[in-house]
Amino acid sequence: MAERGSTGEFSGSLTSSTLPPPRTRIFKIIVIGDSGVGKTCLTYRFCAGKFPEKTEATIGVDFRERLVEIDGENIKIQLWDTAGQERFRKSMVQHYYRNVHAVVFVYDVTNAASFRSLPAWIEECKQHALGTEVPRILVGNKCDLQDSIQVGTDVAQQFADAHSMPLFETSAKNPNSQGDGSCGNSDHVEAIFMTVAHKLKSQKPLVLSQPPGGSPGTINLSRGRDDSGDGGRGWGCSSC
Ligand SMILES: Nc1nc2c(ncn2[C@@H]2O[C@H](COP(=O)(O)OP(=O)(O)OP(=O)(O)O)[C@@H](O)[C@H]2O)c(=O)[nH]1
Ligand SMILES: [Mg+2]
Repeated sequence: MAERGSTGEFSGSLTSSTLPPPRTRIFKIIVIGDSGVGKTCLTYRFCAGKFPEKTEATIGVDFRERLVEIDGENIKIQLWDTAGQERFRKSMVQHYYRNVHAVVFVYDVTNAASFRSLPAWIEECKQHALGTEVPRILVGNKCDLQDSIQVGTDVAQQFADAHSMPLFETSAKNPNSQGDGSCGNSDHVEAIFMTVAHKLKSQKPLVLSQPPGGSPGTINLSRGRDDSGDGGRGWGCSSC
């Protein structure tokens, strides 16, 4: 973490030593979808760099964070790994949606029911007054299980188009496999979350910013401009 800069007297033009220290912007991204689709594995993969050996159903929410640098700016990607099971969500739901910057909807490509649940998850977002400026993406997980696919790319792409979301198909378990044919066309988990972060950075949405070394008590709220001119809907990704 960078040190706080000198607060020496102002004398003439601003230099790097007199400018306030850069702030780390925090992007809050919630990951939602049915139980068992792999939300915990995807978020763990991105933040810890590997597939977890064992997972249990998430209760309430788990937080995972990763610091990344985009165009020279420090960004903290804060992933909210939510519970898919209704009984583990109830008391937490309003916290998920507060000040959220982006939503990742996850289904399991080997489980058609998890795909059919997506409208209900979209409806939940609507009920929590999520604005259209909040970017959303659709992720089909478990692409490594090629022999068990129940949700084809075409139908998923149609759904994504109908809801103005980019679609990514991936595997939290085996996102880089090419040699045996499995996951040959899948997106890397890394690329998915980084695409969201790039989008948020260019969009400059409502941002929680934290000075270097700052405590939770120093978090500020500010709203930047949307420079994209598309109300936050445009995506510079390969899948759309
Ligand atoms: N083959 C394969 N299995 C996966 C993948 N991602 C997750 N799994 C498995 O799917 C099961 C459920 O994964 P979780 O990440 O715990 O699912 P979840 O969506 O967090 O479930 P809840 O916390 O109950 O909402 C686990 O047994 C994982 O090992 C994947 O990409 N490929
Ligand atoms: Mg989980």
